[in-house]
Amino acid sequence: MALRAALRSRSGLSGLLSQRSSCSSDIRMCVSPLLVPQERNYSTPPKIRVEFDQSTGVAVMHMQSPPVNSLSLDFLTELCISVEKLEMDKSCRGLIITSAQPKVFSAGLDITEMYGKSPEHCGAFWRSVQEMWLKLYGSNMVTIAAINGSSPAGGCLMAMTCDYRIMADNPRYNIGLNETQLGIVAPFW
Ligand SMILES: CCCC/C=C\CC(=O)SCCNC(=O)CCNC(=O)[C@H](O)C(C)(C)COP(=O)(O)OP(=O)(O)OC[C@H]1O[C@@H](n2cnc3c(N)ncnc32)[C@H](O)[C@@H]1OP(=O)(O)O
Repeated sequence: MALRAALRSRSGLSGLLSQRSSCSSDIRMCVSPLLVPQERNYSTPPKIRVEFDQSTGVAVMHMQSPPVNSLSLDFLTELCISVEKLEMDKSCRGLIITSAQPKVFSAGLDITEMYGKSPEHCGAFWRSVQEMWLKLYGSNMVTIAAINGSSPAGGCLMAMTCDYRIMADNPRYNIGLNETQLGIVAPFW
């Protein structure tokens, strides 16, 4: 609902843009979300489930944040912690990232994280986005995105940071960058 409201309202989008730019100076600071205390609500189910097969050395990471695995601060923090844990386990050589949600790999950045939030929150959010792609792109593990649904914008970014991508052959699943349509300017990474 909040996403639809933000998309409908041009002022909502420009508000979103001005918030983004007000925290863009923070983007280059690479602060691990692990170092930033996050409030974890333990009553909510985990957004990431990892299955590690010791015999093959391959881990499968299931993104399970209904309805569309949007990349919220909490989601990204959990994902980064999971990647970091696997990275520390030298017996883990490969990582497959996939979705537990039907029809959607990831809807990209959680738009509600960018709308009506404080500059501090926006800074923390964009740092966690950066942390996610740096962790995946710089991983020592072989990383594979098993794209079993639509994967727009940040979902596409996540897939692009993996070494390999395999996408389910379904004409209803889309993938690509749509920032221009949304009026979002990607940071100058
Ligand atoms: C180099 C680049 C750097 C910057 C990178 C990325 C920028 C971004 O990622 S911005 C985010 C852009 N994402 C989108 O525009 C995706 C929008 N969503 C969709 O296209 C569809 O929802 C999708 C194809 C993923 C799934 O379609 P459906 O299965 O038909 O579901 P619904 O559209 O009905 O959505 C269900 C529910 O989820 C909410 N939703 C969808 N996307 C997001 C999102 N990105 N953030 C937050 N919430 C999202 C949607 O509003 C619906 O909610 P309710 O209305 O409350 O049910």
